[in-house]
Amino acid sequence: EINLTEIGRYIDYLTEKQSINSIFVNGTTGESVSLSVAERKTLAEEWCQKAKGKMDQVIVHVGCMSLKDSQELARHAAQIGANGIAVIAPSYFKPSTADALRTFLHHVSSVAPALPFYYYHIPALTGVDVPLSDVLENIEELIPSFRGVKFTGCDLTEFGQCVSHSRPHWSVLYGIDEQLLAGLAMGAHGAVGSTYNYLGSHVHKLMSAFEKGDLIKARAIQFKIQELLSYAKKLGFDLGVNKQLMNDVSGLCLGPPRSPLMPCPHARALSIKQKYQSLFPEN
Ligand SMILES: CC(=O)N[C@H](C=O)[C@@H](O)[C@H](O)[C@H](O)CO
Ligand SMILES: CC(=O)C(=O)O
Repeated sequence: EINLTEIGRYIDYLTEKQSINSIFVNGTTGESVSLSVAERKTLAEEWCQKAKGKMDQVIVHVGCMSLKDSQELARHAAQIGANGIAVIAPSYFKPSTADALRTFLHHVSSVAPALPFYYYHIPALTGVDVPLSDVLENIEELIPSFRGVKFTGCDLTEFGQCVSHSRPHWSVLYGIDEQLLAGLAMGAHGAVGSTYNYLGSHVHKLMSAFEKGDLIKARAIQFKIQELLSYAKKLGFDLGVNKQLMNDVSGLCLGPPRSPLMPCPHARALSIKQKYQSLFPEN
């Protein structure tokens, strides 16, 4: 079950302990595709309310298999004062061309035309990997509220092209935490990642080292993040494990994942947490 009572504390934790000032809710880590439309509305509402005055931006992911559900969530996001919406490609009946995907995104955005709109590209999970350059071509003619991409993919050529063809008022955000530094080198305007729930303060240091041109320091942090995630992946890393780590590091009660995902076995959680503590002892 969703647990609203923890969200206020969660926001305080992220802002105070992890220096995270914007949040992407009901996405992958939020298990949005396993939630009902009603649950997603309730969560989005609580995040928008509790983040008011504490966070800069709340972006609500509203992608669903059904266009109607996505539109309902987009309208709702506008009503509750979200700062933007994002949409993944539907993944059971998949858009087979860039045009089909653009049409779907257009239909969602058009019910909330005042809200900044982001395409959430995550081909490993949606199975939809139509060329992004085709999706983005003159996209503002079709979607005037289009403001960027959350790019969760390892293809840095495609990411670079995405940055290079972006307009000045867009944000192209990188979503592979293990290689954010490469994304920054390609011109990422920001980052969205599941591990920033517990690595946010370190990722901030990585980003500011990069901005200052201190690649040695930036790499040292990136390598530690890679080491943690490689270790976790060897033991079996999925959303259930990630969530357990979020629980253990923050002390918040964020609960187990929803079926079909499985809770993280206790021994695995412990071992990954120890690795985290040895790599990031200051936390
Ligand atoms: C598939 C997935 O969950 N991607 C996340 C962002 O979108 C990332 O933050 C990863 O969880 C992270 O890079 C760890 O592999
Ligand atoms: C991490 C992220 O981007 C998501 O949960 O969707």
